[in-house]
Amino acid sequence: MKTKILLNGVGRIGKAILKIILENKNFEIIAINEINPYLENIVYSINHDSTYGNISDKFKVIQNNFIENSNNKIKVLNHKNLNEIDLSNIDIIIDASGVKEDINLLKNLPVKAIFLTHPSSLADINIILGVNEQNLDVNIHKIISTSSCNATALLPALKIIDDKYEILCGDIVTIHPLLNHQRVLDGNFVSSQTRDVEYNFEFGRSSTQNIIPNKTTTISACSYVLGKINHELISSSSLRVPTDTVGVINVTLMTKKECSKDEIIELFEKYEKNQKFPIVLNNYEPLVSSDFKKENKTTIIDHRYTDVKNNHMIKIIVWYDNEWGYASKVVEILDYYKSIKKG
Ligand SMILES: NC(=O)c1ccc[n+]([C@@H]2O[C@H](COP(=O)([O-])OP(=O)(O)OC[C@H]3O[C@@H](n4cnc5c(N)ncnc54)[C@H](O)[C@@H]3O)[C@@H](O)[C@H]2O)c1
Repeated sequence: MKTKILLNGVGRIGKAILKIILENKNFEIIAINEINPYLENIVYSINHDSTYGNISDKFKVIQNNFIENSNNKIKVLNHKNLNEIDLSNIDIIIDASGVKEDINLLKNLPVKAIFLTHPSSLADINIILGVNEQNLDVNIHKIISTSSCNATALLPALKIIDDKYEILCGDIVTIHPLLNHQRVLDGNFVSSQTRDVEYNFEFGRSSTQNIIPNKTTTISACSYVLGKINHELISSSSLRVPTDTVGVINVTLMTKKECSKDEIIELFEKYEKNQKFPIVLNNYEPLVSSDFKKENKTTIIDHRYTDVKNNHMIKIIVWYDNEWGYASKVVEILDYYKSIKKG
């Protein structure tokens, strides 16, 4: 039987999740909740997408706040808070609104699980595939964070290296596409209910004319999943760039055990061949960011730049589609959740 889902928030991530789930036979989106009150506008933005193109089986608005295409009929709700919604027909909520809900309110909602598309130290568990999915216990974990796009890309790579060579310290720089809370032209910083961007003056500057430096939550997000990878071990910074999707992380690591460039390449090659989930992709071609658009593997190691100095300092470059790739991982985590039997 299909698991019935309420999707909260259909912005960049919500829409990607919606489109991936429409192709998945295990799940059915029964309802969407969106604070945007304009149904026609919601349908328009599902049908037409500047980044991923138009969908062929287009939705239209029908009576009683439903939208439908040839195979799906979805109720669209317009509530600010999840506890205002009748959830009697819903198994699982995917919250892609980014709103930092009161965790106790979420725990009391009458559904089996709530998946948050942002890292949360208050969630019952933060999951990244390839790192800690085996810790997921459907009997005790109700609020499940699927972490962030950056951490989803980075942490599997760090774990692969740490398991064999033991990371002593390191540094990452994420180069990230612009996001919806930024401005097109210079203006006031944009306050956001869903992002920690208040008083970040740089995000009030034109997103299309600048490389915007800022702090990143990537390492905190990693630490919620794997305690060892934290701010004591790894320093971090981020550069926001004027592209629509696909990020890249420059990673530098010092290891306790000796290694060589060939060994690092072999390590990732072996991982890709044996992996249980589609995580690692090894690239040797002269590709650019848009070539990785819509790629569902999220730890794409660009071995043109893999290097080792003095047998202990590793450099790798990791590509990932922060929207489609991340949304694919959310749905793969849902599939994994569904595959675990209740004890
Ligand atoms: N964009 C990315 O690259 C990315 C990647 C991974 C995770 N995330 C996370 O996913 C979440 C959403 O990010 P996004 O980029 O899709 O943002 P977005 O602004 O494009 O979308 C958010 C959507 O949620 C809706 N919304 C806001 N408040 C709501 C409420 N109270 N109830 C229902 N809907 C509400 C907004 O109207 C909007 O449509 C954030 O937590 C973000 O950190 C984003």
